[in-house]
Amino acid sequence: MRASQKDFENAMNQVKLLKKDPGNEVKLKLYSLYKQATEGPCNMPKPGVFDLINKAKWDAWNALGSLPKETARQNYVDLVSSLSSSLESSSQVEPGTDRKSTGYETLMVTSEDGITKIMLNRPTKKNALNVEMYHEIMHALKAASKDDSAITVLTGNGDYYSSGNDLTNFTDIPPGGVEEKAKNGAILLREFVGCFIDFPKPLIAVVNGPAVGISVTLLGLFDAVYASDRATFHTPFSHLGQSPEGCSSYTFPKIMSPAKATEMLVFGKKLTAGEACAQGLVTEVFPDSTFQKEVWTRLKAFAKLPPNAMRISKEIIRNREKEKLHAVNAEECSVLQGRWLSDECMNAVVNFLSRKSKL
Ligand SMILES: CCCCCC/C=C/C(=O)SCCNC(=O)CCNC(=O)[C@H](O)C(C)(C)COP(=O)(O)OP(=O)(O)OC[C@H]1O[C@@H](n2cnc3c(N)ncnc32)[C@H](O)[C@@H]1OP(=O)(O)O
Repeated sequence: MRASQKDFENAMNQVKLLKKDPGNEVKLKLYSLYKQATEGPCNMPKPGVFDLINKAKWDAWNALGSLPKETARQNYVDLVSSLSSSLESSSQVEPGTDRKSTGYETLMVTSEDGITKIMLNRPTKKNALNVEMYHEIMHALKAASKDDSAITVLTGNGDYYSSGNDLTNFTDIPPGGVEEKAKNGAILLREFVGCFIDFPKPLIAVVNGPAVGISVTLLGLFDAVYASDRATFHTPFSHLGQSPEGCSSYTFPKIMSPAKATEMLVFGKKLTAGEACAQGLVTEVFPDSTFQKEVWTRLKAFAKLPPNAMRISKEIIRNREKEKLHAVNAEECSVLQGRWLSDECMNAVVNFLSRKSKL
């Protein structure tokens, strides 16, 4: 999985050969990953507000924070690989290889060495989940459940795993008003969480940095969670006037005790990776400097195990809970639908969007 310097150079050459313009957003991503991979974190002075192009470039690079050079190199190679298959003819994918990528807007999805990797790919927005990303994750999970990989991994691009629900999701009000918006949100959320409950293969979270909101609650539905020691776990639902989702109202008290779950889900206590591990939410924590290397070595070994045996063992561990989890999911979504219409929630969203508050 680790990209060598040679892979990186090949990817740089491949970019020059792309026949179609991949668009400004992708070009900014390529630029920022290239700078991070070759020079490390951005320490250039921020360009002035009227220097639009250089400011956009600076913002994209700066958003990668302290992402290690090797990870940036890997992400650059993955991005170019996904562009090559989505923008060039499909005949460029060599027959007989098991690597594939797809033209997602908000994800990078690759399949190699028996592992399908779904990478949240909005690093400049800290991988916040917008509506498109919810749909693309569901699509990628459904595809991964049927492909020939043995295990599936969810991870984030950039310095965050994910900042949770994109708060601008609340701004696009349909003709039916906020009630219709809340109803549609609850339907989408229920379907989204349902895909995690029903996912048939081992599902592993590689938590590369801070995780917020729904990206944390879902972890209770994963089969293993590996975290960098830079990761934090934060579910500030009360601060946002909201309530728990992702089945966390059921999984968290079981995993960590009702009192510890209350500290997180009701009082919004942010856990370090070490604390999350001690409480059973995280399987193992690795130093950030060796995180990617150690985790991917381990995952590659897991992916060599007989896939049917792994699938059946997961089924027997998880199946008797499935019905309960679907019921919890439905209840949580219905409660949240009401919360989204509350003044508490609306004020919290307005405060964030008007830059008055941050977590
Ligand atoms: C179908 C609906 C289902 C809903 C399910 C219910 C889910 C609930 C949740 O997930 S609750 C959690 C929601 N998340 C938040 O409240 C996080 C909000 N973000 C922050 O507080 C901060 O951005 C931060 C602490 C995550 C990071 O701070 P910092 O390092 O200072 O970075 P910036 O704030 O400058 O962020 C960079 C850039 O990203 C945008 N951004 C970050 N998070 C979100 C977000 N959750 N939604 C929308 N946008 C986000 C931020 O605005 C900046 O954008 P800009 O550069 O200004 O364009």
